[in-house]
Amino acid sequence: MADEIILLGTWISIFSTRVKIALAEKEVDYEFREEDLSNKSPLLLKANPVNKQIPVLIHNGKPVYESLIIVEYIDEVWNHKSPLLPSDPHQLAQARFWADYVDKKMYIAGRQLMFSTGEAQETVKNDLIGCLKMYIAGRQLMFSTGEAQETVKNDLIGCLKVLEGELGDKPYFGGETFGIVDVALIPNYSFFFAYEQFGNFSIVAECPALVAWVHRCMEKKSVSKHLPDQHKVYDCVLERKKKLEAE
Ligand SMILES: N[C@@H](CCC(=O)N[C@@H](CSO)C(=O)NCC(=O)O)C(=O)O
Repeated sequence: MADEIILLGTWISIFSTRVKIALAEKEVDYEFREEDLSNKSPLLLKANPVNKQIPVLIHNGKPVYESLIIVEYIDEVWNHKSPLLPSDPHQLAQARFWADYVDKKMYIAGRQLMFSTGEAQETVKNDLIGCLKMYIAGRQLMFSTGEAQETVKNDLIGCLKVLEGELGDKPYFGGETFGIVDVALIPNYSFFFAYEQFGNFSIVAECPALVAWVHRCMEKKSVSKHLPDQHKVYDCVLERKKKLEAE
């Protein structure tokens, strides 16, 4: 009997896009279900009762959550092609470090920043700025203004430069082949246009080698077919900013 594979996610989510790319790399067919996070489905609440977050991969009724864990699960279950994790233990440890580097502590702190005020917001903001992680800095860049935004823009550029340094002259973060760190990072590209518009800077001017890596990844159908359109993402972020400012 064919596997039943359901992916609960949202079109704009960096984390959902990671899973779509991993499944596409393995040529695994699945059903995607768009979640409304303001009115979560009973299936999502049942499948991920702890964090109640997307993405969740439900494989023959068994749920797997946390995007990087889902990507590892996919790599282990469908190991017939396109390995995403290195077999060498040290290279595996390094890959896990860099995948975690890309997105540690991001979303919770980012949400707190947007919805907290005064002292609490100040603490979280410094915590976030100290993180130097791309997704955190990127979210801040889009939802902050003035001084704070300038600081965050430099953090984001700093983060991109650290990643560009790690890439070096390898075609991919996985070395000669596209791997889990590439899967972890490339979905952020959907936000690059928004980062540049709100932060008024050019990523290619700051990190040309990283942008060359982006174009290399975009030549892969598993990537280009699944990355949300940058302008659609920008319009969506603009909408959210307007709603936040109106509140
Ligand atoms: N560490 C997790 C993050 C998932 C997440 O933040 N999901 C968000 C939407 S994407 O921005 C989410 O589900 N938010 C709803 C909520 O937090 O209630 C992962 O890697 O899968």
